[in-house]
Amino acid sequence: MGTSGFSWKLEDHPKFPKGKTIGLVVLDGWGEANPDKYNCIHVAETPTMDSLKTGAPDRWRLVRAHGKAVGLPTEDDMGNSEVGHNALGAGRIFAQGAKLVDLALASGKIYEGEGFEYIKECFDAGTLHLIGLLSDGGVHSRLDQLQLLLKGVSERGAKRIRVHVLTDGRDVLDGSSVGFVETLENDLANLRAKGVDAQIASGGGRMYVTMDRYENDWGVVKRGWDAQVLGEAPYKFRNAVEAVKKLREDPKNNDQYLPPFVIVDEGGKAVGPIVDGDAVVTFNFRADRMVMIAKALEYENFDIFDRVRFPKIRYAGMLQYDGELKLPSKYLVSPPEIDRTSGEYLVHNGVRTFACSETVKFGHVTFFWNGNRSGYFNSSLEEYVEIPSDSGITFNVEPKMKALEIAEKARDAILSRKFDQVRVNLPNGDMVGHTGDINATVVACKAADEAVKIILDAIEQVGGIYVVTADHGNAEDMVKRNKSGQPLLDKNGNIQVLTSHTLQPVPIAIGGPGLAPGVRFRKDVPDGGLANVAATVMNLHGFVAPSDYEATLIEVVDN
Ligand SMILES: O=C(O)[C@@H](CO)OP(=O)(O)O
Ligand SMILES: [Mn+2]
Ligand SMILES: [Mn+2]
Repeated sequence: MGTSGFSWKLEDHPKFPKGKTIGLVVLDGWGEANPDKYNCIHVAETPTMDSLKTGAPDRWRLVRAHGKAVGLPTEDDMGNSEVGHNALGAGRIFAQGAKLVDLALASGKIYEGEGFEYIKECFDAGTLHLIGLLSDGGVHSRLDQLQLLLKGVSERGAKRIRVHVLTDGRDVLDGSSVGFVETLENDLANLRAKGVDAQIASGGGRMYVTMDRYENDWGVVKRGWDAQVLGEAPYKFRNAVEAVKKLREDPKNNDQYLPPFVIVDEGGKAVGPIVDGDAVVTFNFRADRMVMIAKALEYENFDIFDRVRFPKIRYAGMLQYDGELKLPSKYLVSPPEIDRTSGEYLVHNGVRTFACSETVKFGHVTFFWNGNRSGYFNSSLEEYVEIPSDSGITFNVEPKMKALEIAEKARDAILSRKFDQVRVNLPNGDMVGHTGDINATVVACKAADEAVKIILDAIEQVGGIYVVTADHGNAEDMVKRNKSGQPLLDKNGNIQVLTSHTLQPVPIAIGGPGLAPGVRFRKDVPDGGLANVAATVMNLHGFVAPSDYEATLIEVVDN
């Protein structure tokens, strides 16, 4: 805020008492949709979530979790964990990376900042490498932004460009990688016709190459390093369209898990390893899956895997991915300044906080929740526990994931009475939903529901309050549909499986013995979204939210 009168002190709420233990559950990828057989949440046995919905109509509602409600450019943008948890934690809607990059490209400001000046130094003598997710999913990156960037850099002196593509199939349909690579190849051919030496240099599937997160499996980043920097991969092709088509022929491969490949010249030599004097831009705007590669590209001292070579490059991120680590130090677009998050306020007001998830979502309830900052605000009041995720498997193989372990940790934290807020993320609906395996996703939803029950039982025992919500949809719709909602079929008559998030709203339920009988959801915030949750939770802790927070969802009526 910067104003001299600023204070972290929150006003006491006139109607909500302090000192209640709050169990705050985020079901990842758990939206609300019409019941049908592709709605895994509906198909699964979910007695706990069902009872929240039907048991107390004044204490269950839907909130918006996509599009402008979470700071995304348009209402066609599905929700995602980054923007969802940012909104949940920050209590306000910030224009998010996708939008900020759009604006910077449209105004040309992206080419005026320090980050671009820095990489531009390499344009005369070196190669510009662009590494990122190739799709129009809009969660981590967008093809149209890459296209504008290619045009912009070539107009501003980049003479040799190499694109290192990561295929998607998670935010977009599996198999769509071929079309995206064709589009990019076409653009690069147009650049070549204008005298720019532009080519795809390497590729691989996002879940197998480069885009790991929260240090779940550094092998993923290493595979990317080998292909992108060293020019080494198990598969070599003369062109990327052929690479993706050929590698997809193996039924074990899909877009998300395509093995790494490099493009080679007629002599079999990789066309685009990264060498001294080159510039590198990672063009994803979203943070979590770029932090690890950013460390490998930026840190002089790095010993997590053998980089073999550490080229002297100029590296910039599309955004700065970690505000606390200041990583990367150079970036093209300034990230949203998500300040004064609810977590920081509550800690300043003495609220003792416990947060837990398993590795694949750990940063969601900590890093994203706290406005893309790693670490504690106050380590004597906070405890964050990460339960190691399974690695090297797709989660349809173990759809229960670590839901039980997370719930038990939360239960113990609640029963210990050492914390005022116990916050968890239950990943199942999302992580298994992304595999496109409908049966496994049903198992996943049941496991998440059972975990919720354990946490609610603990809250019951300590006389606390629960808040159960979600960050965006996923498991509630597993099929691509036409405009009238009918499932779409592919050319073989099979349904087109939807692995992505959705545009659906998500539920929020409150309750527990600590909640006074007259507390209910207000009727006058019909468009409420995830950003309204922070003020709500602050009230339940006994505080009035800061005046610029989105409105609370709750009120107290005299019975
Ligand atoms: O896996 C991810 O990176 C995204 C989808 O691209 O999912 P979520 O936003 O739920 O983390
Ligand atoms: Mn999520
Ligand atoms: Mn997801």
